[in-house]
Amino acid sequence: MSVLTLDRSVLQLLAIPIVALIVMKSLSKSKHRMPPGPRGLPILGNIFQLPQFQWLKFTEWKEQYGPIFSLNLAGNPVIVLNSHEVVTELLEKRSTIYSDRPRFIMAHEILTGGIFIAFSGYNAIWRKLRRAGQEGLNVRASEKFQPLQQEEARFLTYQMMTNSRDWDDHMRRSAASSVLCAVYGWDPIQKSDDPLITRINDLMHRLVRAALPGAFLVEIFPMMLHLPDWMAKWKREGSEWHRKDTEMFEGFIGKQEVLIATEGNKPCFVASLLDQQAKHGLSRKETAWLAGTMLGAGAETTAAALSVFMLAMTLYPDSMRKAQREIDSVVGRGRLPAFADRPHLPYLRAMVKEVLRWRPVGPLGLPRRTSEDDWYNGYFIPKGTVVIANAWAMNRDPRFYPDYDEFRPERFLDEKDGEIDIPGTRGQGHVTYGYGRRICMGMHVANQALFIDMATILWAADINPTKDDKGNPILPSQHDCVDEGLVVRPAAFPCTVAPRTADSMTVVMQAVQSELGKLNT
Ligand code: HEM
Repeated sequence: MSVLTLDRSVLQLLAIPIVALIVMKSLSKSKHRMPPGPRGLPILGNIFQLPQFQWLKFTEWKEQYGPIFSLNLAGNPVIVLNSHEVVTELLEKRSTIYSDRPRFIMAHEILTGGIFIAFSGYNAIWRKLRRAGQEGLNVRASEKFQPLQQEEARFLTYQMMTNSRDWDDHMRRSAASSVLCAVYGWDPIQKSDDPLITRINDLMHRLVRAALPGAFLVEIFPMMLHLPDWMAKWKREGSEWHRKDTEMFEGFIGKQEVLIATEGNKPCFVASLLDQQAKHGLSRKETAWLAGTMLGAGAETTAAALSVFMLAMTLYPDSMRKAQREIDSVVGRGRLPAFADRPHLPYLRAMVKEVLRWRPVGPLGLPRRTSEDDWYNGYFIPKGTVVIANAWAMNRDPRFYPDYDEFRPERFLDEKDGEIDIPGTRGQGHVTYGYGRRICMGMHVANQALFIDMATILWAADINPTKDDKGNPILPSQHDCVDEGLVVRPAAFPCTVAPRTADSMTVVMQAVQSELGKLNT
């Protein structure tokens, strides 16, 4: 036996375990391989690759890495979902694993005492709040709010025609007022700088700021939560805000109870909550916060969607005229649109969908977190992964929306004006309201508000771009936007809202005076 032969056989013997080890390692690696994604820095991962408007970067990465890709944010795994198919499989079919939210220590546990439904984990408290909320906001229950939404739409239209320069303020006021009326059954709020609206907006901005990554060290070092109050100013201040906000929301409930006792049970969300409080096992504090949450979740989102509508009308006059022709043919010029007209206004219903699809006010929705390890298409998704669904990319998927950058409501209608269903959108035509078990609870209220506001404004007025000194239209930019944390809305732009006919203003004023006569209009 030569030396060479000896060496070869020894090598062969040694090679067996080495190869086995490599195969086993690569098998176990592939077993734990997360979806592909952009290469990042050691330790810090992709943290510095995230620009301001993340949804645009994510949509670029979708082209490179596909419908599901992963990121590493300083050791925290994140996956981004970019297609209806992946979202349907994970967020809908596997909703028991994908319905949790990331932990928001300051924004949720301290500032809202752990009972703010939108930030809540997927747990018993969330289930209780969701069940109770759903009962007051499902499609049938939401119909109760139509009369007050109609009144609000008329008042909004009146304000827009009288002072179109401040159209955005009117819309913010109107959206907040109509959610307040629906939630508490109060009379409409008339001023955009009403202290109540300011107070609630402040609360929401405080929560959103606190939820931003890096806003508080305790999110990185959760052990800090156990520091005594005297050592942690942030904790003392957070708890004080929670006490004040709880006092405010419980005060609203108290006011409602007095109203019910003196004026009877006006249909509103809180009346149904108080009625069902015992059945759902809600404490007074939980009832108060659940109602308060609706204001925060519903007002700015609806106002932002209305500003998208204004942008679309300014840029797409043909679409505006088409909707106006439809409204005139169904409603006529002698009265204002009503909810009873909704089934006969397919183009307008499609326009509501297109407003939400074209510029989703929450392009990345609210994040989720996996509550167990999972596997998808051979990729490993560990427990605790943050899950972001890219509504922006899905609403612009060229397979379903070929000319996705255009505002074109007719994309949702067939040649007989029947509604075209877009798979994976639960009949909404878009995914702007979210997915699965945590889909927006106020979507029916919002769809109703958008419909009646848009119908009434378009019945009464023309929306046009302003003009420069030479009479040329000043067109706003399609793409400029402002990320306000809670919502993304078009950047401010001027436009005019002029009565369509001499009678338009009279009809609107008469309606406003007879419905809201007691108000100083
Ligand atoms: C155009 C208007 C609106 C838009 C675009 C919108 C969008 C959303 C989105 C994207 C979510 C997260 C869904 C998910 O995680 O999959 C959400 C959650 C929620 N929305 Fe809305 N929303 C709107 C109006 C409203 C209104 C009017 C209300 C209340 C009256 C409301 C109440 C809520 C609540 C309570 C949640 C939390 C649900 C949960 O975490 O279980 N929203 N909304």
